[in-house]
Amino acid sequence: MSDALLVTGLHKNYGDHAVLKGVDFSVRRGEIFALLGSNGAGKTTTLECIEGLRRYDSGTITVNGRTGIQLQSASLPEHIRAMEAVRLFAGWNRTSADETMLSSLGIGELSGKQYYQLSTGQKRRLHLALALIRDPDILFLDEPTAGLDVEARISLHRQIRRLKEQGKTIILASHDMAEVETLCDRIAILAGGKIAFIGTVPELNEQVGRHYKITVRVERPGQTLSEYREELFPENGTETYETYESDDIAETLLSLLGQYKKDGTVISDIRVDRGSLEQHFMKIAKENNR
Ligand SMILES: Nc1ncnc2c1ncn2[C@@H]1O[C@H](COP(=O)(O)OP(=O)(O)OP(=O)(O)O)[C@@H](O)[C@H]1O
Repeated sequence: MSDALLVTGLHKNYGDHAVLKGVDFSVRRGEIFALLGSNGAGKTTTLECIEGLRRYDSGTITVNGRTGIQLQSASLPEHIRAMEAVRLFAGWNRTSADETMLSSLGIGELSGKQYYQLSTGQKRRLHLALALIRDPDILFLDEPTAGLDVEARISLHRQIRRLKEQGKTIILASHDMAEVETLCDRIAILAGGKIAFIGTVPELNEQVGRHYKITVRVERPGQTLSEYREELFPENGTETYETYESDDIAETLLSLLGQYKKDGTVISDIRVDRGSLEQHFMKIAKENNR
């Protein structure tokens, strides 16, 4: 089966500012796919070229299916009522829509409210409802949960997952690493005008390397209380924390434990954390922006 989206050699300049310098990626049918990148990397430009909202200089874009686009907030007239907006969009798309469009997204009771009376989260849902009017196969979401509180974000994530279960392909741009990690099947990182990485989050972790942070909680019985106070965690009384970074976890742990044993230091806890998606993203973005 063909991919939902195929982008090859996409170039886009704004005047003499080359933003996209040969962007290549594909999105599989039925996946939730995130386009990540630093501010100004070109995520919105890429999405707008794909959506047909922006001209590009060269490259090919193949979209296999009907598309739906979640517009940015503040893009509707202030006094339009939610249900009027739904009917208007349905009319433009030569289809019909009833209140279930809104109630299925949990905003049925808002159908008579004017746009300016809606909260940010309610506006986002209304825009999602409008994007769904054509019953799209491929849904584009640009920063779908920016500015939403935790509850609204979780609820919107649930709705996005439900859309995936219905077989839709979802392509989103996001800055929220937690969102990307929990929601997306695959990610692409846009940096230096090209796709610097494409794959799953575990594949990114693998590619960036095994960088670990080791936190050791130690007790140093020889120290006085005033000495402890000068340390990082005075509230812990006789305990403190020491942190280390390592690419070779076994080697570092062995040498640390040997050292502590020699010193007679009592260890009360050891924690090992892998680098976060955020750190890995920053590393890739930095390397490719040089
Ligand atoms: N209409 C435009 N005219 C000129 N330059 C533009 C235009 N739109 C975007 N740019 C520039 O193109 C670059 C990419 O912008 P774009 O909005 O695509 O990035 P982005 O990755 O979506 O950023 P953000 O995360 O900040 O939303 C930026 O340097 C921006 O200033």
